[in-house]
Amino acid sequence: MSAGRRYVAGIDSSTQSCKVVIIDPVTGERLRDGTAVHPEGTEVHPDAWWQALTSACTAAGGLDDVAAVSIAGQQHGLVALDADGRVVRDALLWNDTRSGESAEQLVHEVGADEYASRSGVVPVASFTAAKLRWVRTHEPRNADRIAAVALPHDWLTWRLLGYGPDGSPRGADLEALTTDASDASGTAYFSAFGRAYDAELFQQAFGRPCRAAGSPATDAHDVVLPRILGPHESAGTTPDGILVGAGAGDNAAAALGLDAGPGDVVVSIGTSGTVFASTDRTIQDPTGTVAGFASATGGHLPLVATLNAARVLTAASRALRADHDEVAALALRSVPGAAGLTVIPYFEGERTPNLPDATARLEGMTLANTQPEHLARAFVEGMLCGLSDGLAALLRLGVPADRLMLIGGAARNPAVREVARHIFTAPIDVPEQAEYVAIGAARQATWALTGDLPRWTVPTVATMHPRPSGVIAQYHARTRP
Ligand SMILES: Nc1ncnc2c1ncn2[C@@H]1O[C@H](COP(=O)(O)OP(=O)(O)O)[C@@H](O)[C@H]1O
Ligand SMILES: O=C(CO)[C@@H](O)[C@H](O)COP(=O)(O)O
Repeated sequence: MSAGRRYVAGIDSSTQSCKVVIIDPVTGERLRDGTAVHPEGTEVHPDAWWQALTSACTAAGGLDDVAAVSIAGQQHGLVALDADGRVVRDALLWNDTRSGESAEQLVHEVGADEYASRSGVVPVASFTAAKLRWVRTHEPRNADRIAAVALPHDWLTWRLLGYGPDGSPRGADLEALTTDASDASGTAYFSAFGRAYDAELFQQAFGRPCRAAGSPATDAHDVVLPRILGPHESAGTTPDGILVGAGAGDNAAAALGLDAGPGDVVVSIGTSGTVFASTDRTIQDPTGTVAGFASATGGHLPLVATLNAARVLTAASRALRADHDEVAALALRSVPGAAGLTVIPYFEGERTPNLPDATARLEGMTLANTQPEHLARAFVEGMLCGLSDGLAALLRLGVPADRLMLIGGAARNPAVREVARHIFTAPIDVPEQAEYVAIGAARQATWALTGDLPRWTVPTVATMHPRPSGVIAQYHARTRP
């Protein structure tokens, strides 16, 4: 490491924004950070992520003193490139549900058991394979132009390395695309067990053969997929000489940032709600509730994701004409069960349960309970009950939950923390508020740089003990047939 470049950087290119942290790799001290927003919507031109990434790096004081960097990103999004490295169409994001029917077709053609045993997942609208099938069916001219398929973090890593179309320093070399197992395992054409692409599952989804970047072409119609790097392998260096790590899916990076160990279950409440654990055990769930993703450390990351999380509270703010703090204060004045009100929070359709076309509902209204405080409470409870069902699914598969670690933007909310005690069945630790995805990426960058995974402390600022009440039973009575 040169004297001028002493630090590492981690980048989280998430759904709503890009966040950068600059860290001292020896002490783990967070020195600087920066953020920049992403556009709204479920299809986004990747250039907007690149612009946000460069703005966030500038806001963090630049990378002149950085020796290594890794990018973690929102998972599953389809970045389709033509032979000249140009983006074929706006990226379809993980929360774009138009591919619900395509996912159903794939499960019908291949079988849920077969999918679970080969790829560790059963396709839903979110997964890349379903998006590829959608493009093949609905946009055949775009499909014909596709020469390479990448995920958001793969494409950003490629850009950071100096690749890209039209005058990029290193040209548009598709053979230089890289990814890691944690993100590749969210495509539904990758074997999280064999750590390689499943070419048959890709062909089934897209109707064309594929190959990993850098491997010999076998067919003129091959689609290039990013080369899979090991957890501490490097993707190369930027034109300025900064080492670039493999990167990861955002949830796998959060597990790395939190140093989640056996018995820890992470509950992340960002745009998505996710419940996941880092384990050596292989998980296969043919019901599709739990996705058997790979972790960023060579193991597994069983995960349940909901589409409706922090933005449920944004909807509450809009409905009640109150900011987050006011909604929290209202919710805390109500009682467990919101006096009988239930919000079933499928505002953007839902992924778990698999209801891509669903809408949200408010149930149990009486003259007595139609009060702002009960309404606020019902929004918080509905959002957390979806995640609690995710935890139950992990427990059913034998994943231990000695403690929960509550992170993500909405974990800041005091009502979320308090209501969580009435819904979850395990003790809940709230780590210090920080960007754990970006920290995990920085930890990975250090690993690539030094060969050692550093130990950085993660302070806990609050521990809540569960106080189970009838909230979840009321929710189930209204969500289960
Ligand atoms: N105090 C709060 N109460 C509720 N939601 C919050 C609060 N602070 C931030 N958020 C929400 O958290 C979300 C951003 O969280 P984050 O984990 O950064 O999401 P993502 O990684 O998906 O972009 C936004 O939807 C924002 O409105
Ligand atoms: O789809 C998933 C996980 O399977 C999501 O977790 C995305 O990875 C988006 O994450 P956020 O931007 O909400 O953090």
